[in-house]
Amino acid sequence: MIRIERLRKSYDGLVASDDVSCRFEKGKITVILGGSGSGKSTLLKQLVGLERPDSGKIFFEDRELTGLSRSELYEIRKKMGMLFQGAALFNSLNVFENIAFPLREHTRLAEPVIRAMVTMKLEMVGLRGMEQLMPSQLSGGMAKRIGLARAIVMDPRAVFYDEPTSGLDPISAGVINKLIVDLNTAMGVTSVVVSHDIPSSFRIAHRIIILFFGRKIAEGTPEEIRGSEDARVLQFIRGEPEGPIPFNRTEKNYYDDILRVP
Ligand SMILES: Nc1ncnc2c1ncn2[C@@H]1O[C@H](COP(=O)(O)OP(=O)(O)OP(=O)(O)O)[C@@H](O)[C@H]1O
Repeated sequence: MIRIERLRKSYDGLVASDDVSCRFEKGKITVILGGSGSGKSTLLKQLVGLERPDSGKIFFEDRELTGLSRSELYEIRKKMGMLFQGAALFNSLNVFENIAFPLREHTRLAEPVIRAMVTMKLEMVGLRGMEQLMPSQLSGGMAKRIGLARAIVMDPRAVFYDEPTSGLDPISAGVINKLIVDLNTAMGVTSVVVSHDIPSSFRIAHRIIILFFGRKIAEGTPEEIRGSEDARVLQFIRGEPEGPIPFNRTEKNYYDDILRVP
């Protein structure tokens, strides 16, 4: 469904995606795991066309994205849904209008059809009846569910989730996890989830990819990842502060740094 080949992306010399190749299989949930700054969001942004890689290729249903014009990319992005980290709802629009937004933007559907489609998606996320609320009146978990309803309102082929459970209590996180799995089963979508929530990831993933300083260091089923012998993978999934993953990212000498005269 989605394939990336030798993706590289740097910001001012910092390599955020380092020669990453992998596949996101059709109808499966793939979780991209990694510590803070390991390049998960950077990879996601390239997958959905929000950032262009410096080199490498991205195939979405066999169409190569990196060479496409803005308008061609815009067409392909109609097949993608994205749930942003903070839900990214439009603060001045109520719940109904937030979910209807992609339909108004991309289609010429009549109002009764839009109403029916929004109601169906609200039912799927369990929040029918909340149409008139404003984003400021929603809890964090509700906002994510509304963001999810908006992400799937165009019936996308792939849904991308940026840290869907971050900042949520365990029950709200469990609700979001169940929704990701249910949507995956009910709509057969390909799901790509960026996360550092280890328990949630192992619960929902068909496949897991682990990034470390922009590089892919592991890929496999949750069982395969648990059985990994890579000390970096084990430290990460066990959440251990001591191990091969350094606390500090810079290789510059500490004493040179503090004694440096400006
Ligand atoms: N627009 C940008 N300009 C400069 N550097 C960036 C930019 N976006 C990301 N980076 C850098 O790229 C690296 C990877 O960042 P990224 O946001 O992809 O990590 P992440 O794994 O998603 O982290 P987190 O879990 O903390 O969100 C970081 O060192 C970050 O500082």
